[in-house]
Amino acid sequence: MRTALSIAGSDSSGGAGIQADLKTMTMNGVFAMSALTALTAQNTTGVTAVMEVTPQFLQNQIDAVFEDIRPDAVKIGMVASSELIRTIAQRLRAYEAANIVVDPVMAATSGARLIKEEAIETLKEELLPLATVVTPNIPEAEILSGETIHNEDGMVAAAIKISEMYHCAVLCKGGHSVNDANDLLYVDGKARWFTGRRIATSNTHGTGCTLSSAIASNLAKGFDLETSVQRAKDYISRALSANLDLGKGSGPMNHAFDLSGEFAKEAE
Ligand SMILES: Nc1ncnc2c1ncn2[C@@H]1O[C@H](COP(=O)(O)OP(=O)(O)OP(=O)(O)O)[C@@H](O)[C@H]1O
Ligand SMILES: Cc1ncc(COP(=O)(O)O)c(N)n1
Repeated sequence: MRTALSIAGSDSSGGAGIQADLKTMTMNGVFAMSALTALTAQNTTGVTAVMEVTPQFLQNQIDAVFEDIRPDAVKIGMVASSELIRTIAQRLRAYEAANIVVDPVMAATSGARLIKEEAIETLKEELLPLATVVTPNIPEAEILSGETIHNEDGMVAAAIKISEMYHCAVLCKGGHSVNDANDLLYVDGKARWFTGRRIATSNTHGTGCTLSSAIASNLAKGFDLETSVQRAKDYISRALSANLDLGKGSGPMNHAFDLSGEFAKEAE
């Protein structure tokens, strides 16, 4: 069985963070492992407290995983501080980890900040150059590129700039666009759109975490990047359409929609 590691924060309400990652990886047919960067006290309405782990404890978790069950892919989510970002980069370089998906988490859907301002520069310098693909939403792509995005041409321009600055593929997600939920992948000098009908729901807590984990799972199974993004896009669209409605705020997705195991299929 192929394996994937999520390096991310815990969401006590189960919709985003490590909990979304483990559910997504399992449904996508890979063995899911985790290294926690922080605990958050969080629900569908907001984040009330954050407790970071120490850099040493994060290193211990990553080492414990790599020295025993080497992950075929790694997904990185919420990492709040420069010290933790440096620890991750250093360990992933030491293990020559492959198939690294970086979701540059900056805020929760509810608006709470999940990265310290000064750590954004460290994320750019240390993690993006290691990424097979980085998956910013529109506000994150604006911060990473330094460009304002007004439309789909702006998404392409920002993705090209990020890709050229940090030498990684970029998936600029259109969940925050006013139009359809179209995501733009820029890889090897080519732009490709992954189109998606906008689903009328406010229950989008954890969409970013889910999409990046689904991409990592499919890379772990041996699919190429474009196929992995398409399969992840299909997965998120189906999970959003399953119409779970939990909590008083922006609710989580239902990952148990695929009982036939269609998404768990391996590459031929
Ligand atoms: N209402 C929607 N209908 C269909 N697809 C959506 C919708 N909202 C988000 N998506 C899709 O979900 C994925 C995550 O995109 P989004 O831009 O929402 O990421 P994010 O902002 O990191 O996540 P979050 O909103 O949880 O913070 C993308 O593939 C996006 O197109
Ligand atoms: C621990 C943790 N990690 C990430 C997110 C962002 O998730 P989303 O933007 O999908 O709500 C979150 N809310 N909590």
